[in-house]
Amino acid sequence: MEKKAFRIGTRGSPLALAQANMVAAAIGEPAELAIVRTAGDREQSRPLAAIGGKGVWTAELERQLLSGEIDMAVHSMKDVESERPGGLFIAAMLPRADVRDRLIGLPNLAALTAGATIGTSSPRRASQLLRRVPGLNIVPFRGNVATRLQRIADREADATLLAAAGLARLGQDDVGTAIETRDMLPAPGQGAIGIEVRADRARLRERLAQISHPETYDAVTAERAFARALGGSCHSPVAALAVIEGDRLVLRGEILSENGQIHRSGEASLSGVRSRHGVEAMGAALARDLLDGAPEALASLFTAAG
Ligand SMILES: NCc1[nH]cc(CCC(=O)O)c1CC(=O)O
Repeated sequence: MEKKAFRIGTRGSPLALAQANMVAAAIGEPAELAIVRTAGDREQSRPLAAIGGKGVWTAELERQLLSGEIDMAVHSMKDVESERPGGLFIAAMLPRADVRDRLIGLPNLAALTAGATIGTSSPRRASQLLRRVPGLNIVPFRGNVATRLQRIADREADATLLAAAGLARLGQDDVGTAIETRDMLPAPGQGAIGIEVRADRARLRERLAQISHPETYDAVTAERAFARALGGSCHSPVAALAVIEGDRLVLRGEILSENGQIHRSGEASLSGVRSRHGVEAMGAALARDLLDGAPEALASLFTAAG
């Protein structure tokens, strides 16, 4: 048997495996996938907030990185906590896919009316929809992408939202309707795949830097700095999207109350050379801006982290 150059740790869901295979292809050397079960995989029914703890999708992968059982861990950046454990580093991100959410079960946002049942366990999606239509009936919806699509087919809910990127990676690009980002800002990191390594693996880091997509890395870094500076729990409704416009990195961010009735959004931008520090400072400054101007009932959902 040929000797594999790397062990790539991944969750075992079809989406996670598709993403790990994309990373293996990008690296272009024989790699072995090591399937790692995370707390989130083990608990398919309870809400994530009830499972609690940090890193439901990542902690076990990160433990195996630190122990050397795997060389890299592949993550959906959306599922990676903005507060990082020490000793680890996101060494690369693949070019970002479609950042939008897709609405499945109803033709468009205008079709959402009071009393409709929406299956989602995402506080962001729930609050963004409730902001538009206060009388929606939000019910928890977990499980992998295929499970959630089946639950809509079975009419357990009238509609759900799924990330366009995840659907596309599973070959289901045409399911549902894309919601424009001006109508619904995505989660920080949505659509981006990250590769995490132990911080002390200098050669591996250099190697992965070569396949990293700088625009995606900078945009997602800005979104994650915004989320981190908001503090609060990862279950507070937060949305953010950074895009490159010419030589500018433009970040939009939004925070909402759980019922969507209190919300604030804003924009920041950075021109010219984008240092890591500058990108992170922009994200943090936008977070402070939004919190400073927010009513107490909204600001209290977050605990500003400096
Ligand atoms: N929370 C689960 C999750 N994490 C990443 C994606 C989609 C892929 C991506 O955003 O890169 C999904 C599914 C979804 O929200 O529809």
